[in-house]
Amino acid sequence: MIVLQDLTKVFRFRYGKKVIADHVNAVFPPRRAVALLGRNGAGKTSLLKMIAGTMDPSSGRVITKGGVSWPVGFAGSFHGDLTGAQNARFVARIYGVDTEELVAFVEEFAELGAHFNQPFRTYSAGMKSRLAFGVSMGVPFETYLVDEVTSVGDTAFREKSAIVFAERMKTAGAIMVSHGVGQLRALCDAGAVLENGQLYYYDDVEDAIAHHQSNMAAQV
Ligand SMILES: Nc1ncnc2c1ncn2[C@@H]1O[C@H](COP(=O)(O)OP(=O)(O)OP(=O)(O)O)[C@@H](O)[C@H]1O
Repeated sequence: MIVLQDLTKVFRFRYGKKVIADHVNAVFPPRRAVALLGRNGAGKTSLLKMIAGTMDPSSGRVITKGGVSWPVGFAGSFHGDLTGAQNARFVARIYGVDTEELVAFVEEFAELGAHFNQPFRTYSAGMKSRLAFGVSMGVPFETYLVDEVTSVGDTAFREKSAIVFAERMKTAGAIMVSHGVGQLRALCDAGAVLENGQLYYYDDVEDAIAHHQSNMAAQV
């Protein structure tokens, strides 16, 4: 469960400011997959970062109960000189999961073949993404944070990823940002719309999509 308590985030510039969250109070219940919607620049990525703990709010706080993932598919913390397998082992130790179990899961899932035992810095962008997605899915969290992972791999890999993600959603929750409404519909059951610093939570993802689409229509 994630609770936003009087959460405020303001970016100040020389000639103005951008309000991402204006005294937001909200609860993301456990085991719900929540689509986070909002127009470009509304602050969805910033909100995910505050929930992940990598961005500080201006005031208020985020209370997390249960483990919250790093943004799924984020490859930025892998070490270039370590192999895929060694990076997976490193993550396993940090998060207290069985190292060999995680390595076996990632090896099978990411389909890197011999590259799995080559240094991460030699990987293509697609290989990096597949490793990162595999490691994210291999660590059990109570809430997975997902920010635009549509570009990971080819169609077959994307289908496989969606199946694994849906499997995780039987026992965990998620907050997912995507510009693909079809993907959000397929993977999420609840939704929230971030708009002018306010967050509107809906128990039904369809209501959130309808709110978002009427915002987008009003903008044109
Ligand atoms: N570290 C930062 N410093 C200053 N401004 C920032 C910072 N991070 C984001 N912003 C600004 O805050 C606003 C929200 O950005 P954010 O990326 O969170 O929005 P978003 O809803 O995810 O956008 P998009 O849908 O385009 O990906 C943007 O105007 C952005 O320029």
